[in-house]
Amino acid sequence: MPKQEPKICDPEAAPTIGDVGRRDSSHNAIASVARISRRRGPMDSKYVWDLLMRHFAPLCLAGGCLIFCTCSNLAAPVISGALVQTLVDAQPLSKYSPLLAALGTLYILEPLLTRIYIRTVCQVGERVLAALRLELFRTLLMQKIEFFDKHSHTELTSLISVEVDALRSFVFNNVSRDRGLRALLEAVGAVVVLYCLSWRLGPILALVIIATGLTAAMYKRQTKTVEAKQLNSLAAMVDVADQAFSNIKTVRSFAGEALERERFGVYVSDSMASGIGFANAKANLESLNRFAVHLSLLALYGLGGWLVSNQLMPIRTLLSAIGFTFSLVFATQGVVQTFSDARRALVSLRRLQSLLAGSKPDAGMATALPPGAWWEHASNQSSIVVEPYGADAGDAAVQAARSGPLELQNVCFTYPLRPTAHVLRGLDISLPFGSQTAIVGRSGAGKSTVVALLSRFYEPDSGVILLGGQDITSFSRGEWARAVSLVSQEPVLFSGSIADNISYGRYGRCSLEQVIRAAQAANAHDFITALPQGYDTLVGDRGLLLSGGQRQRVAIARALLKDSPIIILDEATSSLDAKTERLLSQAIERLTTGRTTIVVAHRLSTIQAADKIVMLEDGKAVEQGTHEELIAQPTRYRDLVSSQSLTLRR
Ligand SMILES: Nc1ncnc2c1ncn2[C@@H]1O[C@H](COP(=O)(O)OP(=O)(O)OP(=O)(O)O)[C@@H](O)[C@H]1O
Repeated sequence: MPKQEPKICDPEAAPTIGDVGRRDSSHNAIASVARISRRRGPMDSKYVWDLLMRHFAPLCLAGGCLIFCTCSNLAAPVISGALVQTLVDAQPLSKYSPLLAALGTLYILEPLLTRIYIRTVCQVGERVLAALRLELFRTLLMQKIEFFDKHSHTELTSLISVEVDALRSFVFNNVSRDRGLRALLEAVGAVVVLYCLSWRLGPILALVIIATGLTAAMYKRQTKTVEAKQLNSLAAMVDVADQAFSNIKTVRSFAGEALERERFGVYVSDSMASGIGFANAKANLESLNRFAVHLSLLALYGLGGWLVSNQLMPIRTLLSAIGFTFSLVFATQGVVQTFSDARRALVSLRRLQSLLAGSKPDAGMATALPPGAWWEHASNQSSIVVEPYGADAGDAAVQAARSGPLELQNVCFTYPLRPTAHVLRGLDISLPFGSQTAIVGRSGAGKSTVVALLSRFYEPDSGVILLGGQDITSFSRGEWARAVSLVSQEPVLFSGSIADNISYGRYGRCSLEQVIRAAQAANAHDFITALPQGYDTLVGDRGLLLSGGQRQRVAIARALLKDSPIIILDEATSSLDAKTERLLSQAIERLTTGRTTIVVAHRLSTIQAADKIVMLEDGKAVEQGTHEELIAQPTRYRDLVSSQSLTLRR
């Protein structure tokens, strides 16, 4: 008969210590982005286009401003030329004043509309990139665990930071007058106006400048591989540094600093080599641009001067042409630069796309983690939707856990990254509700693999796992998360306060009193209150500001507060001092009482009281029974116990 589960939580309790689940009323916006998301991946160009089109009205406004500003910039040299011509011809003030007024109006309106253009484009850019970043993060979170086995976490975090930022820089760097679409329109417009002003002078000037621009563009194209190399070496450099810093104690204890420096140095020198390649390209390009300016000015003064002196062209045309020469040179340079930026952004986009192309989203996660659209309402930050899927999940798995055993039936499994190594070969285990089962076996026997399958990190290749007679895949991720708590005794905590960590399994929806009760049951309250900031103490990166024993008890308190009917306990391999060990055993006793418990035992001394011990060997359960039953016969378990120098209890 299962024992009564101790109750730590009252679901109706209020107030909550961290209400992360605020609902947003804008279901239409969410549904709309959800529709886009279901059809395409976050870095699909069509997906990006659809997101952009959600800002159609602001983009139209920006387009209108852009057209006005371009026309204004093209008209200004013509008006300036005409203005000077009235002075040269000593015409009356009535001819001069309207031109001056027109120029003044353009000079006032152009900066104002430029402001609207830049502001609107940047705002739309920010919104679209926020949406992309969030969608990218969601897509990564949805991946199967094997995806995370394959890619290092620095690689994935750099996607979200560095690569998405490259796209952001592209938008921000190319909204100014001398870059991007504006520069392109001005360059084309300047060629047209120059041609209209003087069919002899205009085409020559335009040809000189555009030919130089194109040469520069081709030259920049040659740096493409250098650029890709630099990005790769940068990513590798970050990876080496991250590994070295996150494993600094191991590095120090092996005196591995020199090795790490050498590894880092290889990528630094790669990055330096590509940087020098870049510097050469930049120097050549700059020199080429200067050459273009000088050549066009020479053409202007030579040919233009000859045309004016032979009265084939008025002086105002020469003056206008001088104005256009400079804007054409800068605009052409800007267009070339924009193409180069676009290439850099494309490299980032391709990196994102290629990584996501090999991704394998977990089917269950796609429904558990639907796309959100809170950024659509960024002006009203209080409406952020963060709805943990476990919080509102039904209790079907919890009910099933209470109604029957947890069973592995003929389970076979190979890790996706090592498809030829069969880890489990027809494993059969039955765990009655409320019982404690210990999984033992030699190192590499597959104990942690059983934990991984029960946690649904992977799926069996064949065979089934049943809970209360139902296939566990019939439960949603949220339902499963409510039913199962994984307590690794070498746990990693999240950087944040102790209270945040304990309430994590309840998504912060519990009172401080409940947190304290859980901590008391986990024998953690005393050490927590002895800390200067008590429950508000920050635990540091991965909880490393707490001792191992303290981290374990915080993790037990977290599981106690979550209050799930199944507990998976992955035992610590390292030993603790006798007092901490006793405190921990008491905490575990409280946690596991009345719950189905699977203990992965690395040290056999702790599991002798288990209801059942399962001996794993060669991917199968070769022996099952109580400690007494198993050591009463010449079993492999008895050999294992002997090898750990235990005193056999008969
Ligand atoms: N993510 C993974 N990808 C590929 N192979 C893995 C992965 N994790 C474990 N393995 C392999 O699966 C086999 C079983 O490993 P598992 O961690 O389940 O053993 P264990 O019994 O828990 O060992 P230990 O007592 O040493 O922790 C080992 O050969 C291991 O190398």
